[in-house]
Amino acid sequence: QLSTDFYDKTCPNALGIIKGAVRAAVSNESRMGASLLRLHFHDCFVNGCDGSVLLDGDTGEKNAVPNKNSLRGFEVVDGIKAQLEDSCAVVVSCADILAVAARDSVVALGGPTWDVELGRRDGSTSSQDAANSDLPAPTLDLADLIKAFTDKGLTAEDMVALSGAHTIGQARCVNFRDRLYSENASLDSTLATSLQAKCPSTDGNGDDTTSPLDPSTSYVFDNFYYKNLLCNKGLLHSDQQLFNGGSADAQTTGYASRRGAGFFDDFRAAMVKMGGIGVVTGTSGEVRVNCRMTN
Ligand code: HEM
Repeated sequence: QLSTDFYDKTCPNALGIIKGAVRAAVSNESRMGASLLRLHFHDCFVNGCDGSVLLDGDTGEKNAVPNKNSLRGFEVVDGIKAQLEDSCAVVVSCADILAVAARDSVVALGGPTWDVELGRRDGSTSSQDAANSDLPAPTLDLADLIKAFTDKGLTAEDMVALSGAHTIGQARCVNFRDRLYSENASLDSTLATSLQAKCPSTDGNGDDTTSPLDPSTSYVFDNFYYKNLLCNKGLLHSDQQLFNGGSADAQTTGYASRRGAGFFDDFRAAMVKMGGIGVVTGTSGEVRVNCRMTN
C-alpha cells in the first residue's frame, strides 16, 4: 500500500525539505546521520514503522533500556516536522519523516541511495515493554540476533546487511565493557587497549563515554564495518557474531571484499523491507501535527 510518489501532489516539497534539513544537521554534526538512521530502525522494530519512538512520555519507548540516554536526533525531527507543517499542514507523517531521514542520512555520509516507499500513518501507542523485548541487545549471540529479525519478517541475510549500519555512529562503554574485560574472546588487542583507556572495567565508570562502532571510518558509510569484523575489531559482542566461525561468516566476508555490488545493494533492499514492517496506511492512525504527541 506504500508508494514512492505518495506526497507528489499533496506536498511536492516534502522530500526536498527533509533532504535539506538532514544535510544541514549532518554537516553541523556528522554523527547525526547515524542517530537518524537508528531512529528509523528503533521505530520499525517496535510496533511497526509508526513514529511511536518519537512520542514523549515517561512510560513510552524513549525510556526503554535500549533507547534511554542513547537515542538522539529528536530535535532534528522536530525541526523537519515544523517546516513540513508550514508547507503543507498535517500531510506528512512522522513515521515517513523517519524513513526519508534515514535514507538521506546514509546518502549524506557517502552510502547508497534508494526510493523510499511512503504513506505510513502515525500510531498512538508507545510501548516500553515492546521496545525492551523486540529491540536486539548487544549481548545477543548469532542465533538470537537472527531470531530478532525473523520475528519481524526479515531474514538472517537482511540482519547481516542491516548491521552494516554500524559503519557509522557511536556506542557507549556500558554496551561493550564486557567485550573488553570479561569476554575472553577475540577482540583485537591493540583496539582493546585503546578502548580500555576510555572505558574502565568498573560498572558505573565512564558508562556513557562513546567510541566509534567503526573505528576505521566512523563518518563514512562504507564497508569497513565488515572489514573490521574480519580483523576481530567488532565493537559490540553482537557485531563480532557476524564473523565468529558461524553461518554469517560467508556473507560478512563477501561484503568486506566487494563494496557496491554486495553490501550496498543488499542494504538498500533490506532498508525498504524494514521500512514496511507493520505499517499503518489509509485512514487508520493519523498524521501527527507534533511528532512528540498524538493529535
Ligand atoms: C543486529 C542487531 C543490532 C544490535 C544488537 C544493535 C545495537 C546497537 C547498540 C548497543 C548501539 C549503541 C547504543 C549506545 O551505546 O547508546 C547501536 C548504535 C547504532 N545502531 Fe545498532 N544494533 C543493531 C542493528 C542495527 C540496525 C539494523 C541499524 C540500522 C539499520 C542500526 C543502526 C545503528 C546506528 C546508526 C548506531 C549509532 C547511533 C549513533 O551514533 O547515534 N543498528 N546499535
